[in-house]
Amino acid sequence: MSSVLLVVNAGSSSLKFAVFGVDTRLSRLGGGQVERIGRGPRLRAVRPGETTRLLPLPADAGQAEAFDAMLRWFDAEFGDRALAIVGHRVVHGGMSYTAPVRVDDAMLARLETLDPIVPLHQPYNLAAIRRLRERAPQVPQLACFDTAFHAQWPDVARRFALPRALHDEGVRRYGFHGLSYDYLAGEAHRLEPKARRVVIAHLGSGASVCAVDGGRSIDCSLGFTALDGLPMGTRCGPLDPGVAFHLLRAGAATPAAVEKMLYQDSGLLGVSGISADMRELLASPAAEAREAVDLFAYHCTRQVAAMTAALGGIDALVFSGGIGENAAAVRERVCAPLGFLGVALDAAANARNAERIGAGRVPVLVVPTDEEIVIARACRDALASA
Ligand SMILES: Nc1ncnc2c1ncn2[C@@H]1O[C@H](COP(=O)(O)OP(=O)(O)O)[C@@H](O)[C@H]1O
Ligand SMILES: CC(=O)OP(=O)(O)O
Ligand SMILES: [Mg+2]
Repeated sequence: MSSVLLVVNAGSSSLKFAVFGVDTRLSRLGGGQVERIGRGPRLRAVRPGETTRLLPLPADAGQAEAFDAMLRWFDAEFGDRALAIVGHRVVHGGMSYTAPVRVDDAMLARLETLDPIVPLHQPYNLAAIRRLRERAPQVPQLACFDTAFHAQWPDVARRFALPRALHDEGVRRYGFHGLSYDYLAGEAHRLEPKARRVVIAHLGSGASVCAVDGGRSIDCSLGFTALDGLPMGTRCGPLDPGVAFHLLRAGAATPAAVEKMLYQDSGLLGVSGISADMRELLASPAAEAREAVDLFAYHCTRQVAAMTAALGGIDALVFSGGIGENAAAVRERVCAPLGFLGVALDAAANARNAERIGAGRVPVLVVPTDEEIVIARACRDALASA
């Protein structure tokens, strides 16, 4: 029986995983996720052709318990197969890593220095790697970076207008969601081979828009941290940095309190006061929910236009992520002002989340993202070159 590889995407409140057979086709054998970590989590796991299994976890189970539950599921389902390699999504590779890299002590130490820059992601990504090293030290692990797809940006996209020395120290724009954009750029090329200038909106709990030119990223609305660009589930999105100083100066808030506010109490949740979940906001009759959705869509529109300008035009627009794939009302609001770019929607196709929803000059696509397959391919390549 052929060996398998495991893909892990560990975040602050969720743990997603997938198992692939190690063969040229990379067949997906199973996977699932633990959601609501820290708030009564549940492990939902599935093998193709079978019904979803829900495995209970203690209500107070944290990341480590969720990870161990996932490993128990893996052992029960695939314990008879050799585990060839484990691939991880790691959001930040910093200046050092612009391609997938084998895990060792030195790289873990280097990646750990980035924990404060992406506090909702990096510490959890690295904790999963460490947990697996404890539990299965003989299994090789590969880190695949969200920043890597953005490694070729031109200087104008990379640089903040800050004193030069800071840029050289790494205070620069990196961009995130790169594993998703890597996959989506490939899908856009498959679906629209003639489209060179592709704008992709990855709209999930974290959200961003990316400019892809001939398959390569040239800019993204996320920059140094995972805060900028668009309002997100709980993150603030675009903000005048003076606001943070204002709050600090007023003496009412500590740096830690301001940071928590920007990462966890803002975005859709902060504006609506109701929920960080787009589904709940779309279903809510409250004016505040409507305001939050409008604000989100307004900034998406602005970023699509900004990325179009960065590309000098637009040949295709792609929507993805939980919101981009499912929320027709949001896509409608994002695209309504974009007629001047040749973007228009077919209302019926949009309403049924069809793959092609454009009715104007520019093809508009809805494509489910697949970060796991990008990591699985990197694992397969790493095994082949070992
Ligand atoms: N049917 C739907 N309609 C509207 N929004 C949806 C739907 N399904 C999922 N979403 C939204 O997608 C977001 C989560 O996206 P997802 O890509 O799963 O996030 P992440 O991977 O970053 O955790 C949530 O805001 C959720 O409400
Ligand atoms: C980088 C980022 O925002 O990721 P996510 O969408 O998984 O939160
Ligand atoms: Mg995601």
